[in-house]
Amino acid sequence: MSQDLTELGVAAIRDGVAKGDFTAVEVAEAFNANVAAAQDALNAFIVATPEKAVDAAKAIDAKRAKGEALGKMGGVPIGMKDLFATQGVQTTAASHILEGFTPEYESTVSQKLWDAGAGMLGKLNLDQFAMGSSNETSYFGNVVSPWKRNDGGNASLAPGGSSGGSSAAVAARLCPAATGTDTGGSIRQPAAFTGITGIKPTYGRCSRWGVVAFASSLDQAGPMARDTRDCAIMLEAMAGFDPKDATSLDMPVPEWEANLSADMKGKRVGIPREYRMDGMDEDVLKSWDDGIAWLKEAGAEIVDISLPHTKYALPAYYIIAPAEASSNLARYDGVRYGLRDLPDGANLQDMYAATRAAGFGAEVKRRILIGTYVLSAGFYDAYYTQAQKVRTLISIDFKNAFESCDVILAPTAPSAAFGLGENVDDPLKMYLNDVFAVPASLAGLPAMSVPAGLNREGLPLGLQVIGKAFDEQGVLNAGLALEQRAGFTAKPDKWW
Ligand SMILES: NC(=O)C[C@H](N)C(=O)O
Repeated sequence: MSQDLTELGVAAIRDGVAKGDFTAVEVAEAFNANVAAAQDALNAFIVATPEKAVDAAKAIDAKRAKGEALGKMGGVPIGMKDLFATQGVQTTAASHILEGFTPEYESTVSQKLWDAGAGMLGKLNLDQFAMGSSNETSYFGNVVSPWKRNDGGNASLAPGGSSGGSSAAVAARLCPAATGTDTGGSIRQPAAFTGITGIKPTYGRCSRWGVVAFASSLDQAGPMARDTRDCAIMLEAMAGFDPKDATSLDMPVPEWEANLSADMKGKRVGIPREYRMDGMDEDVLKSWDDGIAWLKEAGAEIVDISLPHTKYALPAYYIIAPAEASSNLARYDGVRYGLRDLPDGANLQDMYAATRAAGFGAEVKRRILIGTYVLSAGFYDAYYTQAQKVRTLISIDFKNAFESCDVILAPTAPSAAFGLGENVDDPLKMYLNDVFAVPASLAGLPAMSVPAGLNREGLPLGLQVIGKAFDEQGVLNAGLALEQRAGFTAKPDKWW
C-alpha cells in the first residue's frame, strides 16, 4: 500500500473507512506497528493493547460490510491516558501504588469513545497522578519528546505534562488522537510542547466517572489530536451528561464539528494585558503577536482586556489542587487497590504508612503534605479559604472581561519544551510553567492550545484560546482561524 495511514488524522480515517478507501483493520495495524517501533525510544505507552485495537477495527469493518452506521469515531484507533479506568486493562495513573490494578469497570468517557467506534491502542504514560508538567514524575519512567532542537545537539526534551504520553504519541504518529485530562494545563501545555492541538472543555462537559481523581473541582477530560476538526469530533464523542458524576453538566452536546467556522467577523478577541509579563520569551511574544494579526485578518476586532488577579492564580492553584489531592489520595491505603506493603509484625497503621511510603513518588508526597498542611486546623483559613476567595476573584475577572470580548488569546506556556532533567529538581520552576494555563482551570472555562509555529530552536509553540463557559464552539472556531493562518505542518524528524 502506498499511503501511510499513520499520517491521517481522525476525520480522514473516519471518512476513509466509511468510504472503503482502506479498512479499519489496516489502520489499526499501521498504528500498532508505529507504537511497537517507538516504545523503547519514547516510552509513550505504559501498556500497549494491539489486540484491542484490531478487535475494535474488525467490528467496524463487519458493520460496514452490513451497511450499518460506524459512529463518530468509526475505525479510529486512539491512545488512552492511563488515568481512565479501562475494564480488564491495568490502570495505574503512572504510580507504583496502583501497579497491577485492573478495574472491574470502564470510565464513562472511554466507554463513550468505544461506543462511537474508536478502538484502543494502549494506555499512555503520564505524570504520576497527573501531577507534573514534564511527564518526569511517572513511576514507569519519563516520556521522551519526539522533537529535538535544531542546534545539532541530541538533547532529550520533555513532551510536557501531565498528558506527556498522549502528546508524544500523537506528535510521533503513534496514534491519530489521544485522551488527555487537564487540571491546571495538562492537556494544553503538552499539546503546545509537541505541536499538536488539545482542548479542555468547560468543567463538567466530560464525565469524571472512572477517571482517577487528582483535584476534583478542576479535573476535566478532553481530546488531543492533530488539528481543530479532529478535536471537535472527538470531544463530541467524549462529552455528555452522566448521572454518575455529580458535577456533570446536564446539557445537550452541541454539533461542534458541523458548526466549525474560521470566520471571525463580528467577534471580539481579548488580549489580557497582565499576561504580557516582564522578561517573557521573545519567541513566545512574537507568536502571540502573530496570533493577534491572524485573528484580525480573519475579521476579528482585537480589544485590550484586564484580568487583574492573574498573578494570584498560580499560588491559589498550588493550594487548592494539593488540598483536593490530599483528600482524594487518602483512599490508597494498601487495602483496596494495587500495592500492599506489610512489614513483618506490622499493625494496620504501619501497613498504611509503609504502603504509602513505597507507593507514592516524591511529587505526589510533596502535594499530599502541602495539601494536608493547608487543610489543617489553624492554617485552613490562612491558606485554603484565602485561595478559594482568590479563585472567585479570578472567575469574576473573566466574567468582567467577557463583557467586552468573545474569546481571549494568550500564549499556552511561557516557553517551548525544556530539556529532560532541567526543571525536575526545582518544583517552583516547574509550577511556573502553568502560569498561563491555570486561570482558565480555576474558572472552569473551555481553553484550547493550537500550534502556532516553531521558535528559533525549531521547537513548537502553542497559542491558547480561552472561551466563555459552555462556548467550546467559539473556542474551536477561533482555534480553526489560527490554525488556517499558522499553516503549521512541521513534524518531528523520525530518529526513533
Ligand atoms: N495536572 C495538571 O493539569 C498539570 C499541572 N502542571 C499540575 O502539576 O498540577
